[in-house]
Amino acid sequence: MIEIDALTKVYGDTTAVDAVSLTVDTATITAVVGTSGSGKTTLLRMINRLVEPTSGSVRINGEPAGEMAPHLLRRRIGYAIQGHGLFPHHSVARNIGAVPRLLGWSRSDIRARVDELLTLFDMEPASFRDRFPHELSGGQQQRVGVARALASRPDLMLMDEPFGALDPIIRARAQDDLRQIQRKLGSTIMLVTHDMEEAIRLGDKVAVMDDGRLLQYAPPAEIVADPATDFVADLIGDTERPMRFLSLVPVSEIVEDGPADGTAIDSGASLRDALSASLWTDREALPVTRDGTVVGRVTLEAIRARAARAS
Ligand SMILES: Nc1ncnc2c1ncn2[C@@H]1O[C@H](COP(=O)(O)OP(=O)(O)OP(=O)(O)O)[C@@H](O)[C@H]1O
Repeated sequence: MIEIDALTKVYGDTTAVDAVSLTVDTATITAVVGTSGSGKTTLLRMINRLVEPTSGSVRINGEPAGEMAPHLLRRRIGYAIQGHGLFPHHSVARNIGAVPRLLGWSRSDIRARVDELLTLFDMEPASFRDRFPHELSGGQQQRVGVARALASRPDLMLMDEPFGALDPIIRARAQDDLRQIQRKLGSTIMLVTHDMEEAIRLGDKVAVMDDGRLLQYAPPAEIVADPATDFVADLIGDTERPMRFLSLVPVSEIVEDGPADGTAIDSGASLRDALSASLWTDREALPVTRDGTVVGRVTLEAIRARAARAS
């Protein structure tokens, strides 16, 4: 858990971060989103003390970060940045093993961990372990960057635009991978992005920043349905709001009794998926299944009503 209390950074006459307070719960992802210059990176870097706060405090699992030696703090916290930041003259294995080596892990433990992470990221260890960063695609470099941040099984990860350099398809894939890995490992992640879509996809909670201040800190569905200010609403985008909202609500919320034909949709799928399937197959209602058994139906009318209730 990260507890941030009135954290502030002043540079000359610029207040880069202005009394931000928020708590990132254990085993969740908080996505910090905002326009350029809003203070996201400064906020993140104050947590691992790459930037020293002007005032305010950070506690990591109850311990004041200000009282820990910065180099020890940084070994404990995974850090992944845009453009991956890999050492160009070190192999993939050496890059991923950097922090475990500093922590004094044995060679065999490091090797096992490297192979485990490469496998997790769908990169065959035998083929990738000994390559150098320039022998990888941009997407693979980025994944190695994230693997490196995860290598020592940090309870905490800070990620600054980790997928910023990726094209949209690989980016969506990388986001899904991160989500799965985070769920599996139970990591606590704070991630910075300028992309609201990414924040909504990845965040258990989304923190919206503008001009150094925290405007809203809430689960994505709440941010989309009930933006705290006009600025937050603008970031979401008017035309996108209904679809974003529907992508956050599961079909299970509006299952009803009644007939429906054709291919079924799972109750855990989103209303956006249900809407898309209805439009694509020209059906007013779709059967809904849970664990393979039909439990009811979802109708276009109910999807419309649910969207209207949120608007
Ligand atoms: N070392 C520094 N010295 C002076 N001003 C700084 C310094 N670092 C950041 N700032 C200023 O603090 C403000 C916040 O910067 P920060 O990099 O945290 O924003 P950001 O939201 O991460 O932006 P971006 O998305 O463009 O990376 C900006 O006005 C920036 O110019």
